[in-house]
Amino acid sequence: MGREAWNDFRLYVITAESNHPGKSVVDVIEQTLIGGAQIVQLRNKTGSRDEVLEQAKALRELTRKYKVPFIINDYPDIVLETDADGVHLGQEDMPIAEARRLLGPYRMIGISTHNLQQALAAERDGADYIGVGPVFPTDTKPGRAAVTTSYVTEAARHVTIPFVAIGGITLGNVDLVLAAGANRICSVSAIVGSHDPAAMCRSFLRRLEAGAEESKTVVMNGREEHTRARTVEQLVIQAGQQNKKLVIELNGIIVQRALWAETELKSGDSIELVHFVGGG
Ligand SMILES: Cc1ncc(COP(=O)(O)OP(=O)(O)O)c(N)n1
Ligand SMILES: Cc1nc(C(=O)O)sc1CCOP(=O)(O)O
Ligand SMILES: [Mg+2]
Repeated sequence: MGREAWNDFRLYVITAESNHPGKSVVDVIEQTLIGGAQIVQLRNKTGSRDEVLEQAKALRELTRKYKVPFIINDYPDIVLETDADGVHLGQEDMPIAEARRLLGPYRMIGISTHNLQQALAAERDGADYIGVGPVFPTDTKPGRAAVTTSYVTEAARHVTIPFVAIGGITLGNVDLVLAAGANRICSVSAIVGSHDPAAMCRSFLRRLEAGAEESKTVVMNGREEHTRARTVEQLVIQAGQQNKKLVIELNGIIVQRALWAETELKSGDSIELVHFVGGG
């Protein structure tokens, strides 16, 4: 797989065997590939090294057939042994420089980040992409605090390498993640735990494509902004203002808080976010 194809992914799928009892990892991942998954990661936190190696061999063959990059979580040695396309590291794993020494210049190295400082360090250290999350609380990574969509927006503004939003992302909230500035998403349980992983991938891809097409230009507090926010609420999240007390005026008319989620934006709209200053 040529390195140039690696940046093309928008829908990233990760294995999670416990989410599909009775179905094999290979069958479920093949369904996601049929549905259009654009990059696959093997993540097996409980199996022995031998088990991970066996799954990696099978998924390497499958992803080759579908011409999709194949990443392995946690095991750079198995990346080499199976000729996978890259490794995903965590903040506690080996440094990027060491992984690069092991894997050479052509394999992909991704790393999880949970704040902007880690993201900028990953970029400086030569990561090919970063994970940004967990955006929402998730049972797939229990006990880890959600970074919220604010960090997605920070990453969109400041990170120049590809970033993928991850953690608790479902069809019910993916539009908020896209509106916050992501254009690549990774969903684990919502996809591999679905009764129809292929259909679920197609649904996510439709949302990703719609998000990309819906870019519009609005004037926000006097400044022209390009945004993929569909609604006033999404624009507020993208601006990182969702926790502030705000009054919003759209084309000179105040929009009640309860209507933000259903008030659609269009190109040319003028929107004022006025901070509400309490006092007595
Ligand atoms: C795309 C992507 N992002 C984040 C992670 C999490 O990796 P890590 O922090 O190493 O945690 P574990 O997955 O090992 O529990 C990931 N695997 N992929
Ligand atoms: C494996 C993993 N890493 C995360 C991170 O933020 O680093 S969130 C996560 C789990 C994502 O699974 P789901 O889509 O089921 O919530
Ligand atoms: Mg890890």
